[in-house]
Amino acid sequence: MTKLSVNVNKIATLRNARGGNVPNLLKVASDIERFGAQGITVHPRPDERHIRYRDTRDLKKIVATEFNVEGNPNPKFIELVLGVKPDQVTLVPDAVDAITSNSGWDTIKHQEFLREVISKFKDAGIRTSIFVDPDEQMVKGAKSTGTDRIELYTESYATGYSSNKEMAIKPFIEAAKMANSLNIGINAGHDLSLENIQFFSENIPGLLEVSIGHALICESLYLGLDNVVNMYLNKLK
Ligand SMILES: CC(=O)[C@@H](O)[C@H](O)COP(=O)(O)O
Ligand SMILES: NCC(=O)COP(=O)(O)O
Repeated sequence: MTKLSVNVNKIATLRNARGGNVPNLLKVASDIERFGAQGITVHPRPDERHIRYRDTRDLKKIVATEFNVEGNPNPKFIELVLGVKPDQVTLVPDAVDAITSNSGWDTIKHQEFLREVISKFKDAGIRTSIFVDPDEQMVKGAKSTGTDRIELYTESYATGYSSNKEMAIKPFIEAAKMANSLNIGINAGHDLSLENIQFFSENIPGLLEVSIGHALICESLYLGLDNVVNMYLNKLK
């Protein structure tokens, strides 16, 4: 079974638009768990435009399922994660001014750095995952960093799905086979949606977890959060 971790960045975006506490991020996260999601993901960015560092600390106190914190491991992020001790940290090489995550790690070029940071998190008992493009060489490089898992960056799959889904998923199947052969766990995320999730989960061998935020919150505007969480759970069975 593939676990659904809901990314609540967009709930914080909405809350921050008015400066108050509506919607209440902690309540929404608890409700998402009550609706059946098996995890909560946040991606605090240095400008705190959605998830604030404080939110990450507060969520840790109430998240009863798996808590996954994503981000670029700069000194402030490392300090946050070591203090919060989530179940999983996902390292993403996003630039400070990036609108959203836009590439995976070059696990060969940044191997020494990743190895060092990953060992810090693993020593603290935190499972590690690193964001990678669907490229077998990058998966091999990930193995040498000592990471427990990779998160496959699914933007190219999501973009290519409507024109040729078989072609769009091909590199992901190859990358997943490589990860399985090296005994690295597989997560995936970015732009996954109700439309494209089932084909992805049915075709990726050993897919442990997907983190989904943007599309899931947009779909909930029409269909309701409880309903949408359960629609994803049904597609991930
Ligand atoms: C790591 C990743 O794929 C991102 O999708 C992310 O966590 C979402 O970040 P934003 O909500 O800031 O776009
Ligand atoms: N790791 C991906 C994630 O958390 C959510 O990405 P998106 O669904 O908001 O694109």
